[in-house]
Amino acid sequence: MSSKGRPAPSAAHAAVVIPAAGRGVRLGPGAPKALRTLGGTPMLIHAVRAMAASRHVALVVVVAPSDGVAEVRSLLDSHALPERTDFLVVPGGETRQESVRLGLEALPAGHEVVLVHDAARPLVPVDTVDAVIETVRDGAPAVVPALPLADTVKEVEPAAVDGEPEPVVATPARARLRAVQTPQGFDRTALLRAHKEVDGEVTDDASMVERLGLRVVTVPGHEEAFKVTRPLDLVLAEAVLARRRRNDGF
Ligand SMILES: Nc1ccn([C@@H]2O[C@H](COP(=O)(O)OP(=O)(O)OP(=O)(O)O)[C@@H](O)[C@H]2O)c(=O)n1
Ligand SMILES: C[C@](O)(CO)[C@H](O)COP(=O)(O)O
Repeated sequence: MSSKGRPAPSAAHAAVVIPAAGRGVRLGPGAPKALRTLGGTPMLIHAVRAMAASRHVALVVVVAPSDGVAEVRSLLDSHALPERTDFLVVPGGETRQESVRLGLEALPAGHEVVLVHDAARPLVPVDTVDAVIETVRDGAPAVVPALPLADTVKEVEPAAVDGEPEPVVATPARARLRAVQTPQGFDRTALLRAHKEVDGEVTDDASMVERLGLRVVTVPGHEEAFKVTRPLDLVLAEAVLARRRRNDGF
């Protein structure tokens, strides 16, 4: 039985780890980013609802700032969330990678499909979540939502001092590049192995699975799944949310 007294979900049901322990330095001074509001509701609650909107998701593990576990637990208790989903809250670490690992350690047995989703991507549509889960269920060890780029990308020799001109060393063919989002979806065994065996700094979980030599594939991402990183992203997120609310008539 699940903690809510329902029959335990089958292994085919997905669990989601939401790292939400970052400070949000690039967003500017204020509360930890995941706790800042969007349309009056904490960004984390939007992200949790976006995951729990999928009927395939049975468990969400929120990785909270280490001094904010009780606050996050009480936020989850005080906002309406789907009954069919269970929630756990654990303290996070110093880096995103460490926070994800701590979330994975809290996963109970079962849940052969595991998603990792940034709290900082509060507006991802449920169709994207479902596409990721279905592609893992179809046998891909790792799946990332991805979009083509609008800008040309240059590889540079990073300057020793900020603001100094940086020599360009290459221009990768844009048609072969993709910007990747979350939720990223995984076969549980592959993800746990990646977090155990792969060392060094990485910026997403799928790249850890790549380093094991396993297959990582993309599904179409969504422009509303953008990451709230800088102040302008918050302006865009408020506008997207206001448009959704107008369209939904509330
Ligand atoms: N030690 C950390 C750092 C980041 N994250 C989470 O990882 C996601 C993506 O990170 P990012 O957008 O970079 O968030 P911050 O680290 O908060 O942002 P910044 O780098 O601007 O401080 C966010 O949901 C963030 O809360 C985390 O759980 N633990
Ligand atoms: C995981 C991620 O969202 C994929 O695009 C991104 O790499 C996170 O980067 P951040 O600097 O930790 O926000």
